[in-house]
Parts: sequence; C-alpha cells; structure tokens
Amino acid sequence: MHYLREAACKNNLIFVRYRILFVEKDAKIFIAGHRGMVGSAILRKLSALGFYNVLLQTSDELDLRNQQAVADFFSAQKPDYVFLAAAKVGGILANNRFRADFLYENLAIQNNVIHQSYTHRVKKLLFLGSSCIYPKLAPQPLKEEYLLTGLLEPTNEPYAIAKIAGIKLCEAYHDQYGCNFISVMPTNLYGYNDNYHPEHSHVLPALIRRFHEAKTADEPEVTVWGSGAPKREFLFADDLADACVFLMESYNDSQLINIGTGEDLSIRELAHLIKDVVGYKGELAFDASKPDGTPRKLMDVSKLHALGWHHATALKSGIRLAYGDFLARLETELH
Ligand SMILES: NC(=O)C1=CN([C@@H]2O[C@H](COP(=O)(O)OP(=O)(O)OC[C@H]3O[C@@H](n4cnc5c(N)ncnc54)[C@H](OP(=O)(O)O)[C@@H]3O)[C@@H](O)[C@H]2O)C=CC1
Ligand SMILES: C[C@H]1O[C@H](OP(=O)(O)OP(=O)(O)OC[C@H]2O[C@@H](n3cnc4c(=O)[nH]c(N)nc43)[C@H](O)[C@@H]2O)[C@@H](O)[C@@H](O)C1=O
Repeated sequence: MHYLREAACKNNLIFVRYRILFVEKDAKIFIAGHRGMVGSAILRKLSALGFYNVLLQTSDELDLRNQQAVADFFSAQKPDYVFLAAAKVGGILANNRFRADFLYENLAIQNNVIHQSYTHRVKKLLFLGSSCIYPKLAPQPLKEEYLLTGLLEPTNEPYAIAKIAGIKLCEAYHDQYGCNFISVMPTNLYGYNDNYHPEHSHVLPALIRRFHEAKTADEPEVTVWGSGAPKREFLFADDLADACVFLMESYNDSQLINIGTGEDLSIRELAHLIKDVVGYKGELAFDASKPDGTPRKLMDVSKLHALGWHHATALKSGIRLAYGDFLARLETELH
C-alpha cells in the first residue's frame, strides 16, 4: 500500500493514514541520475509530494566519475539528502560485454558521491544495490543476510562487485562516522523511461521492443534469449520510487533492505505475457547460445512488508504502461 497515496500536505506535515511525517519541504535533495528510469521516477514522486528544492545534473553537466567535479558540486550546493540513482546499468549481455566499464564507472560514481556526502555532512543518502549481486545459487527467496555467502553470477560479476562495494562503503561510513547512509536492494525493474537498446537492455524492455517490431514487420517468429527457464521478479519503477521515498523517510538502519514484489515468473511466461500485451501473433523461438544468467533471484520482502510498504502495480498492468511509454517515445527518441 503506498503509504503516501492519500497523503495530504499542510504546514509542512504529511498526514498519512498511519503516521505523521515531519519533512522539510525546502530540504535540498540531490537526485543523482534523474534522467534515468529510477531517477526520473523518484523525481516524479518528490514533485507530487511538493518537494521543490531538488538538485538535478545531467552527466554532461556533472560527470560523477570526476572526483574534483563532484567535490566542487557538493561544496557549492551542500545537499541535505541524496538519492544515488546514477550508475552504468544494462542487461546480461551488456554486463558481460563491458566488464571493465561496469566495474570502473560504478566504483568511481559511488565512491565520489558517497564520500562527498560524508565530507559535506549530507543528512541522509540512499544507495541502490541490485538483486543480481546475491550469490548465484543462494537459497530462495533471497534474504538480506545471504549477501557474500557464495559465488556470484559470472556474467555480471564486475557490476555486482561494484554494487557490493557501494553497500559496504555506506555501512563503513555509518560505522566509523555515524553517517545515515542506507542501502536498498531492488529486484529487476521496468517502467517509464526504460532502456530499449536492442542488445544492451534488460529482458522486459527488450522483448517489448522485439515483439512490437515483429508485429509491425509481420515477422513469423520472435527469438527469446536463453532457455526461457530462468525465473525473474519485476517491480514497476514508480513503485520502487515510492519505496525509496518511504525508506528515506522512515528507515535508518545501515543494514540493506530488499525491495520487490515477492512474486516471480519464468522468462518463457514473461515472453507470453508481453506477446499478449503487444498483440503479436507469431511463434516464439529460444536461442540457447545466449546466457541464462542466474537461475532465480526472488526477493524475500518480509522486512519491507513489516515496515508497512507493499508494491501497487501488477505485472500485466505495468507492462501495458511500459508499452504505452515505448510507443510514445518511438516517434521521438527510440531508433
Ligand atoms: N534497471 C534495473 O532493472 C535495476 C536498476 N537498479 C539500480 O537503479 C539505479 C538506476 O538504474 P536505472 O534507472 O535503470 O538506470 P538508467 O540507465 O536508466 O539511468 C542511469 C542514470 O545514471 C546516470 N549516469 C550514468 N553515468 C553517469 C556519470 N558518469 N555521471 C553522471 N550521471 C551518470 C545517467 O545520466 P544521464 O542520463 O544524464 O546520462 C542516467 O540518468 C542504478 O543504481 C541501478 O544499479 C537496481 C536493480 C534493477
Ligand atoms: C537487473 C539486474 O539483473 C541483471 O541480470 P538479469 O536479470 O539476468 O538481466 P536480463 O534482464 O538481461 O536477463 C534476464 C533473463 O532474460 C533472458 N532474456 C531473454 N531474452 C532477452 C533479451 O532479449 N534481452 C535480455 N537482456 N535478456 C533476455 C536472459 O537470457 C536472462 O536469462 C543484471 O544484468 C543487472 O543489470 C542487474 O542489476
């Protein structure tokens, strides 16, 4: 249940059904990566709640890999809160192809933003991990304590190592300097402003595009990567944004916390779901030469549910919304 869905704001207090939250409406909030799928969803959520003092920088304006530029930005702007949603992100093929870039760029971005948040006394920072950094064959569903208990999935090991380092860096600044830096672990995400690159995107947007293009071109068959057997969990990005704002408001533990739906399906089932939403009538083929990756990574979301947050968007409804966004962007930016 979105704890803020029926929120009413007055006199800087947000009245929600269960709790009264005190928020500084004029707080300076830096959303790193605000043009991305997650960052733009967080921006939409904060704007809807009346937060108007939001700091936004494109990667052209502020390359977060540049240590001096990040130090200068924090020194000049002194944000109160930071959502760290900037990263080099991609699907299984991109992770496996650009291994050095995924490791180096994500380490550089998070080291700079987390360290400068400490140096300039940011009140609270939220760092985004990812479900793919749990051990490849960890017991399911994945509990937060399973992190670092086994070998990682090789295709995205560099990215996972960077993310684990970010989580540990937030923990270390909490332990040594008392910083209120929290780490959240989202499951696979999809939604508005997703990456639809034919090869470097994640499975859900990739299949939306492939089924749409096959329907438009009247192709008899669509190829899905891998065996179709792996299982994945998918959370709509605007639900994730709601969870991030909820946790920024109410979660102050340095231990990481999973964010997901607690439900998963096979890639084969997902492909049929997307095929139906797009209205493609042809056949499916599975390309076993492509990697399956982790067999399953279902999140145990009992810790988050115990805090009172649940996702709101059902998968088929979310896929319809994402397909609508894809169509809207097709004319302007997707080539
Ligand atoms: N997508 C998913 O399925 C999942 C994502 N996550 C995490 O969520 C976060 C956001 O992911 P998502 O929104 O999907 O990613 P996107 O690729 O949609 O957005 C990433 C953003 O990071 C910014 N960025 C990248 N490199 C730099 C840089 N050098 N300097 C400044 N900004 C930079 C980009 O800015 P610009 O547009 O200005 O270039 C972009 O807006 C990441 O931490 C990711 O690991 C976690 C689990 C699943
Ligand atoms: C989100 C999280 O987790 C990511 O890992 P992943 O979940 O394995 O990423 P994926 O969405 O790319 O693949 C999911 C499954 O789907 C199959 N699959 C079928 N057909 C297509 C297809 O056309 N494209 C893609 N990408 N996968 C396909 C694919 O073979 C695989 O079995 C990390 O990269 C990392 O980014 C991370 O943070």
